[in-house]
Amino acid sequence: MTPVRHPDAPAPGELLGAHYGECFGCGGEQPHGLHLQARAGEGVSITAEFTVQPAHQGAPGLAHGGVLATALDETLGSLNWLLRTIAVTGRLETDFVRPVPVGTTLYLEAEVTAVAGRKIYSRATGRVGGPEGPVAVRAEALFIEVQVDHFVNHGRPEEIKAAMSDPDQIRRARAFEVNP
Ligand SMILES: CCCCCCCC/C=C\CCCCCCCC(=O)SCCNC(=O)CCNC(=O)[C@H](O)C(C)(C)COP(=O)(O)OP(=O)(O)OC[C@H]1O[C@@H](n2cnc3c(N)ncnc32)[C@H](O)[C@@H]1OP(=O)(O)O
Repeated sequence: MTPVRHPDAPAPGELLGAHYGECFGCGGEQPHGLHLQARAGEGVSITAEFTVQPAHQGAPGLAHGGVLATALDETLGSLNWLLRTIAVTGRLETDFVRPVPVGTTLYLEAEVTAVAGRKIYSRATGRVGGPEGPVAVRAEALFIEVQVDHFVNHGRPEEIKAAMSDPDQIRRARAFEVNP
């Protein structure tokens, strides 16, 4: 089925902020994290930027592939905001097209291509040199819709407890539960 942007989705151009402060992909409280900043796009799409830091190296002076996969995964995960659905990555297939040096800003974009029940199909690209620059990485993904219970049941109790006593975190989790 064609994906549908939720009526209460953030407006195109709006900065989304972190879904969790300790998130390795987007959290502001994670010193070596990616600090990826995502914005709502048109339709069910997202743009995001991430600058490769020395802590993200695999080979000397180059980004680790797993870190680049994380950037794609996080951008794809941000599509949740537009569907107003909580979904986790079930499958992530990544193409590494060109090496990405430390200091490079990766310009990412992602879109939902189809939704079938709890399955959300999506794809993403990461470009270098600018939003229209050459593609360095791309991915196709399958996210699966889950309930908040997924995190409460599986997360380590100390972090879950902290998240549940943080009003800002509760507000964010609730925002996702408002489905059409
Ligand atoms: C107060 C606290 C509040 C906290 C909450 C705060 C708000 C948070 C907001 C937003 C969070 C978003 C976070 C984004 C972070 C970035 C994204 C990540 O990195 S996520 C981490 C990595 N991913 C995982 O850890 C998943 C681990 N896997 C699982 O838990 C399960 O496998 C799960 C839930 C994905 C599926 O398990 P099932 O038992 O629910 O469902 P089944 O029946 O197995 O699958 C459903 C359908 O999907 C297909 N499917 C599942 N996995 C597949 C796969 N790998 N490949 C192909 N198909 C797959 C199945 O074949 C099935 O399809 P058919 O309905 O039969 O057509």
